[in-house]
Amino acid sequence: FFRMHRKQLPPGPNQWQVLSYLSELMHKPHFKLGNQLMVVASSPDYAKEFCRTHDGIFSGRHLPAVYHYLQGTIGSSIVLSPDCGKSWKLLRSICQNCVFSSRVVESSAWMRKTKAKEILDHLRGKDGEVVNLEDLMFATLANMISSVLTSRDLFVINGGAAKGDNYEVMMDIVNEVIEGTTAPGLVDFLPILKGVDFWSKGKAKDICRKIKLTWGDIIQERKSFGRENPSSNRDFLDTVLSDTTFSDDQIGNALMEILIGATDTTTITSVWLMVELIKNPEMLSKVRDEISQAFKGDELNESLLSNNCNYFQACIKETLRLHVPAPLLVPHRATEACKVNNYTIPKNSMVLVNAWGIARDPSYWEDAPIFKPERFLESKIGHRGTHFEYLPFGTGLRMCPGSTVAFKNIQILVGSLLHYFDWSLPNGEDISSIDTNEKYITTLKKEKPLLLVSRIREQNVVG
Ligand code: HEM
Repeated sequence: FFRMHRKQLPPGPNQWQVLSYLSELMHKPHFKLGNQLMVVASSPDYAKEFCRTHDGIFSGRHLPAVYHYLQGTIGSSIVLSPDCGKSWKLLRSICQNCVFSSRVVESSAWMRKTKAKEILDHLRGKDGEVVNLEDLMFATLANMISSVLTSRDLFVINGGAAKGDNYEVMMDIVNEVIEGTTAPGLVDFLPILKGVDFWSKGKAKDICRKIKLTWGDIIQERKSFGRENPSSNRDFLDTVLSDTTFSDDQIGNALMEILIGATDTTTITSVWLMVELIKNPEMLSKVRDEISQAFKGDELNESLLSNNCNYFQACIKETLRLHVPAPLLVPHRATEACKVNNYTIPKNSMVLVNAWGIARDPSYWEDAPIFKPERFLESKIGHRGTHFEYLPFGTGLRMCPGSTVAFKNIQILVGSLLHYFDWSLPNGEDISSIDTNEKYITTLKKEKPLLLVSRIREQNVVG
């Protein structure tokens, strides 16, 4: 059956996607995976029903089995908080004040500029060489987030990580935590296996160690010595440390979760934005013309990038349509039984919103499989969760709170890379042959790393 329908599956099918498509093929909006009832919302109307109309009921999450063994997980999660209870509200409001508010976003513009400059300086020393641009962008975007959270970098872009480990070691640690915490295991669907679930216990132990390796010293240093610059605003770390209800394990866990949620998705979008633009020289040239008008003196100006570069903004939106980083959002949970249209959805059902399928549905999108940024110039469709045919950040109570931060980080990073460098494939390969296969775990990313040759654009050497 899988083989028969393979053609109708999206690229890189995995267990979620195959099953969500099967449910569609069988004209059923639900199916069972082990003991777990799964419901799939594959149209804008159903997405609206689950995430807006019955928002309060479908705003739960299933905590993967591995989390039950992670010390201090309970009460330290936003993304995977099982419901929108007290600890979720507290952490979301701390994040709102310290990460997402327009005051923080505006006051951290200098930081984003500094991080963008670091990757540019690094690349200037690699003129004509092959670079793993994906890893470099990941490190830069991770530093942008860790700077807002803890006023500290996790990666030193020129090799060697902030705490003496080398760059690759830190990258591996973060990537292993991403895989360990996001991919569901068998026991998530067959709770009967709980008693013999040594696998989750072992995995949790390893993740705990890695979270401590990443954040332990940063937390201890702050506890011992306070902030480096006491006159600066309190960051996320200050705020959670001053709230005595959080243990160090919980703080490490919360930091890791936000870092992952923010960095994985923005890296995926930056990678595809680069790929789509370097594949399309005409679009690239339009974007570059706009970016060159967004300078104040020698510096790329963030508000000019946001307000005057409409075509570039449309390219980011179109990238998020064609390459939805979280194709099924983060699975929702019915916190109680609920009637949706003619279906009764039992308590604890898992609800998958097929944002990927909706964003490619020809009933809502003309030339759906084609990268066409112009469509966003002429339309009012936005990413704030009010247009249900376009939900890269979800909608409703559990909607992503980081969309503004995401746009700011992506535009300064990719804008700078395109302005100061020309990009080509290694060994003089034709750019149209660039590999565009995808792989899916819980986020959908480019299958192979983005390896490119960077060349300084002589007309734009200052920066
Ligand atoms: C292109 C970038 C991004 C995309 C596509 C994205 C997408 C998403 C999606 C689909 C969800 C789940 C929505 C749902 O289940 O209904 C989510 C949740 C979340 N995102 Fe993002 N995100 C991005 C960037 C960021 C950034 C930069 C941050 C932080 C600075 C962030 C923080 C969060 C948090 C904390 C949640 C959990 C919300 C909750 O469960 O209450 N995201 N994101």
